[in-house]
Amino acid sequence: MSDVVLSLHQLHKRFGALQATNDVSLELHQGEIHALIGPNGAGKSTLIGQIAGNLRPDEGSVFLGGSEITRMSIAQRARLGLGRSFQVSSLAEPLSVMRNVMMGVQALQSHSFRFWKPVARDKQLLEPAYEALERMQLSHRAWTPVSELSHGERRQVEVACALALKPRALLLDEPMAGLGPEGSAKLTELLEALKVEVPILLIEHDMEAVFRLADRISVLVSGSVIAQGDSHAIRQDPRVREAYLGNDDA
Ligand SMILES: Nc1ncnc2c1ncn2[C@@H]1O[C@H](COP(=O)(O)OP(=O)(O)OP(=O)(O)O)[C@@H](O)[C@H]1O
Repeated sequence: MSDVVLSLHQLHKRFGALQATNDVSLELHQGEIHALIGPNGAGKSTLIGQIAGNLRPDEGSVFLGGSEITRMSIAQRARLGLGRSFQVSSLAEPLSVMRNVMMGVQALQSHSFRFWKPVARDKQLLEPAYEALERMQLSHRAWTPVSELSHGERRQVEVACALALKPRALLLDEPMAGLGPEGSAKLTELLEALKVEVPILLIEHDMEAVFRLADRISVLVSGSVIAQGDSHAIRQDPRVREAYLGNDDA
């Protein structure tokens, strides 16, 4: 049986004359972290948009767990099990950590009768939220306002928000951005443990984290995947060194 959870087939996306995605195919397998890297303007966000549903590809298709999702809305994709975090935080600062995670679950469940019940006492919201916080080692901060959290903890809450929806696959867009070495090391450790349950497509500029975490790396340059392989193969690949890493960093 195939263990492919998410797959892209020959995606193309143009903005006027610019080919922002050029024949991109890749797979995310059960139990792995697949990192997508590339220099600024390589087309990472454009690709993520096509997976998440913000952008429609001109050609090609996207599959999640065997279902084609290419033309589905963002909400339909989320209901089918595509979880994601964002480059820019969308947490409500004055509210507690738990409340933030529960609101995410509520938005997805979106049954109108829920309005009759106070959110904070709704078991169907509380349980998945608490479970997600435990997996991100944040249950001790459940009732703390987000405004009192460190930057690193906020990132953990963002991942917990995605996790509470029990996704089949997670799309993480620069989760390490702005974190110091300590926050970055903590999140790296958490993601390493998480991938066993939920495979992760990781877009990340922090190369140390990428090389530590990724089972597989795809390198995007000018909209095309120029190399795919494990950390060792990518570090050694002369096309990658030239196009992206620079000989000093590799
Ligand atoms: N809506 C748009 N209209 C026109 N051009 C766009 C649009 N969105 C992105 N582009 C262009 O497409 C190319 C790829 O951009 P994209 O943001 O996907 O790259 P990126 O790899 O995510 O870059 P970064 O690492 O800087 O975020 C760039 O040349 C960008 O200017």
